[in-house]
Amino acid sequence: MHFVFMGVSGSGKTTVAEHVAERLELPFAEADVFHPEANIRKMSAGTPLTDEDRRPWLRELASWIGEHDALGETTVMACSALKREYRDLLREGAPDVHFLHMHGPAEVIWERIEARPDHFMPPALLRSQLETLERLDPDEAGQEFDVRADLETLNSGALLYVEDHIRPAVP
Ligand SMILES: Nc1ncnc2c1ncn2[C@@H]1O[C@H](COP(=O)(O)OP(=O)(O)OP(=O)(O)O)[C@@H](O)[C@H]1O
Ligand SMILES: O=C(O)[C@H](O)[C@@H](O)[C@H](O)[C@H](O)CO
Repeated sequence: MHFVFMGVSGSGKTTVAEHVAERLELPFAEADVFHPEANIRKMSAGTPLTDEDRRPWLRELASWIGEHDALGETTVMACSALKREYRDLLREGAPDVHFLHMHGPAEVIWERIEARPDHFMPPALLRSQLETLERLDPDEAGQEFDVRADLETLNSGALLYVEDHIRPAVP
């Protein structure tokens, strides 16, 4: 069982995912760390990534999930996973992937990005992320969380979701 916290840049996926991983002592991956240097350079320069830029990165993330799955481990990941086809790629790593979508109004997310120091993502890229975003389809396991809530509420809501859906690892 694997839990991917998804959403546009600045939606809070990393903050909430880290909280859940820490509380439940689960292996955690921040997808940004897996981006090749070229992708980081592109985003830092204000150019949105294309499907072609994202595919090899998503395959690496799927491999990370798959490696842990093979060990019977449950994992937590923070990854934008903006489109259905990106989530399909992640599910190729293991079938049981739940997506916790940090979702909310652009203005709220915009303010948080602008307030965040020392991050490579320029606020201007938020528009393209919002245009690219495809919300979860009804057949996708997961839940949407409203980012207008305070962090305490989001952290406990996400923790509850994961605890409700986690299954003991098969030995
Ligand atoms: N519900 C919230 N209330 C107040 N501040 C929040 C909330 N959620 C996140 N933040 C703050 O907003 C900023 C963005 O959060 P975070 O870095 O976790 O987003 P992200 O989706 O991982 O972004 P990116 O993909 O760009 O790394 C952080 O400074 C975080 O502390
Ligand atoms: O798919 C993408 O365009 C990227 O993953 C971005 O979402 C950034 O990496 C992230 O949001 C910045 O921290």
